[in-house]
Amino acid sequence: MKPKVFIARPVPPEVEAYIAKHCDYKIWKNPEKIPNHILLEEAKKVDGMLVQNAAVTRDFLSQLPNLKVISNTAVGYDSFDLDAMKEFGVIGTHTPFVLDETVADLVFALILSAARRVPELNNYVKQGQWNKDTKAEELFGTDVHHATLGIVGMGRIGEKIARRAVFGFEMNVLYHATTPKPDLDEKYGMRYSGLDELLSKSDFVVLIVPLTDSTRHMLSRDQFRRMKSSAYLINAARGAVVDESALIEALKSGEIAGAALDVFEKEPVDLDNPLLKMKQVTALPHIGSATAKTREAMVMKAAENLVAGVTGEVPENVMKELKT
Ligand SMILES: NC(=O)C1=CN([C@@H]2O[C@H](COP(=O)(O)OP(=O)(O)OC[C@H]3O[C@@H](n4cnc5c(N)ncnc54)[C@H](OP(=O)(O)O)[C@@H]3O)[C@@H](O)[C@H]2O)C=CC1
Ligand SMILES: O=CC(=O)O
Repeated sequence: MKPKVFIARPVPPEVEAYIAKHCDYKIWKNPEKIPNHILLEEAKKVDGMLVQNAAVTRDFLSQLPNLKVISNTAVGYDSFDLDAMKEFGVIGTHTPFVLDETVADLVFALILSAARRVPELNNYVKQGQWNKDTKAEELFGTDVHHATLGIVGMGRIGEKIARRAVFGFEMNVLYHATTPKPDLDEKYGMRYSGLDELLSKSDFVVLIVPLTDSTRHMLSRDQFRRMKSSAYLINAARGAVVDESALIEALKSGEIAGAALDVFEKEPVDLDNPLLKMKQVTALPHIGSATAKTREAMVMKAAENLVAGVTGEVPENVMKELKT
């Protein structure tokens, strides 16, 4: 008998065909996010499920004694209660590696947007403000090439950002992680530094760490005070790595020059969030990995992890905290 799985999001036909080969399955085909109560009811009937950043809480897991595997279609898994996953013996998997290059590209889109004021000046042209009275200085931005880039998080994606920075833009790179990476220092000519030093020396600070107890509000009032008033914050990690009210204050008071954000503490972001009213802020709807090719690769990877888990194999991408 084939294992039973629930796929809690639409998937491309080739992914469905792959799942069908190995499992009895049901798919949530509605493009709207699946409501929690339906997810719970479906999860009660299966051995494994594929989700996208579902809220996998202790309460949720406690109602699913037969569930063996949850495969997340994302590299981040901060919506999972890992202690409860361990306690209930559920295998959790995610989709690292396949999105690294795409997210690093987006980080450079954010850096360049902030530095060269791309969204702001796009509006300037479209709103008819570009006319004979426009002074050249009104359009000036900041150089990215040869500037100092501080990367907070030097994992899979951090390294791809460093490579682009060093070889593409000839930037001077500082990074912060839980431990130094001597092999990467040599490869990219970059340097490990404490967070405070990185903040005080960088022209651009990129956040690309997981959201955990140790990174929540890692950047708050004190950290913004350490940054240069000419510096830009780029957040491609998770909204809550930054204390958003402290960021708003830092931008209002000119403690930092601007921010480019792919992620927010509340998503979708509220329209009355003051960040959306600031011309020195670029805001994107959490699209780090959102290219057709990369999203397809992520869904296929998630399906492979799910099938491996429910057929008794060790999935390739078990969340590191759950590895035995
Ligand atoms: N905007 C978007 O669409 C996307 C966002 N993301 C986010 O980016 C995150 C990073 O992804 P990825 O590069 O694959 O992850 P990795 O696990 O490969 O790297 C994480 C890095 O963060 C560092 N880190 C963890 N905790 C701390 C801490 N307390 N202080 C300093 N550094 C810390 C790690 O340090 P060490 O190396 O020493 O362990 C590591 O270098 C994801 O978890 C996700 O939240 C990812 C993809 C897309
Ligand atoms: O935010 C996206 C992810 O893959 O994590």
